[in-house]
Amino acid sequence: MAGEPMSYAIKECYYTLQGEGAQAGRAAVFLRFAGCNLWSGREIDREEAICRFCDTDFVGTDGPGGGRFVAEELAAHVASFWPGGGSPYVVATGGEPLLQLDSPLIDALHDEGFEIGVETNGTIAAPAGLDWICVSPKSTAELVQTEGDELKLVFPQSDAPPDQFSGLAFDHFFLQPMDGPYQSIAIATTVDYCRANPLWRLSLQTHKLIGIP
Ligand SMILES: C[S@@+](CC[C@H](N)C(=O)[O-])C[C@H]1O[C@@H](n2cnc3c(N)ncnc32)[C@H](O)[C@@H]1O
Ligand SMILES: Nc1nc2[nH]cc(C(=O)O)c2c(=O)[nH]1
Ligand code: SF4
Ligand SMILES: [Mg+2]
Repeated sequence: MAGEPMSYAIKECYYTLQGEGAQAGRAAVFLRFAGCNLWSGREIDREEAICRFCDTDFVGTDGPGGGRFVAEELAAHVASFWPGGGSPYVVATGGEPLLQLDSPLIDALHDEGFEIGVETNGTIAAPAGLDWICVSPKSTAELVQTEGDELKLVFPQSDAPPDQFSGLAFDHFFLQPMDGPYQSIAIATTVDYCRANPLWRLSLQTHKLIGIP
């Protein structure tokens, strides 16, 4: 019996500007995968989760542009958001995209002409063929993906001091102030840290500042 082709659970898919890190300002299709290995996504589980500060709803497939797709279908869906021109760019995020993003989908997105960026928590090894890897380590979760293009640490996290990551093989090191009830303290702490440790640059979530998704 032939197996069913892999189907991908997508929370939402939309066209915006990358708001964070070294690619901030670049037009991109955001492909948000459903599900994460560090939190169920239910508020009732947040305080017991490994990752407790998540700013994202990644549960289900009911968002704008969401649904279940096979690889070629999903690549065509992503391509339908691109206006033409420039360098087509898709950012795979979530939830944790590396629970689902695999080589058939990478190949299908490349065949549609896209460069592929990924936003990952670093607990799962990245498949070959990704064009931009952003790793964002999470508190006590074991870091498996120890190389990539940018390391973007949400700051401060008591169990994840920046020093722990500064020797890893990344081209860019960012601290991103933790959004939430203590955001102003987090911003001040991040500015102080970057001033004292110039390896690290400030990453603001610019999409939130200007009210785009
Ligand atoms: C929602 S996560 C999805 C991708 C992946 N699971 C990860 O954690 O990297 C996307 C980015 O938002 C960051 N992020 C999540 N919650 C945040 C918060 N409260 N403040 C600042 N950045 C946050 C993550 O660290 C990650 O860099
Ligand atoms: N505009 C925009 N930029 C982003 N960069 C990383 C995001 C994410 O949630 O992964 C994100 C997001 O949610 N929106
Ligand atoms: S690992 Fe990423 S998606 Fe999962 S809960 Fe943390 S920030 Fe959210
Ligand atoms: Mg986001």
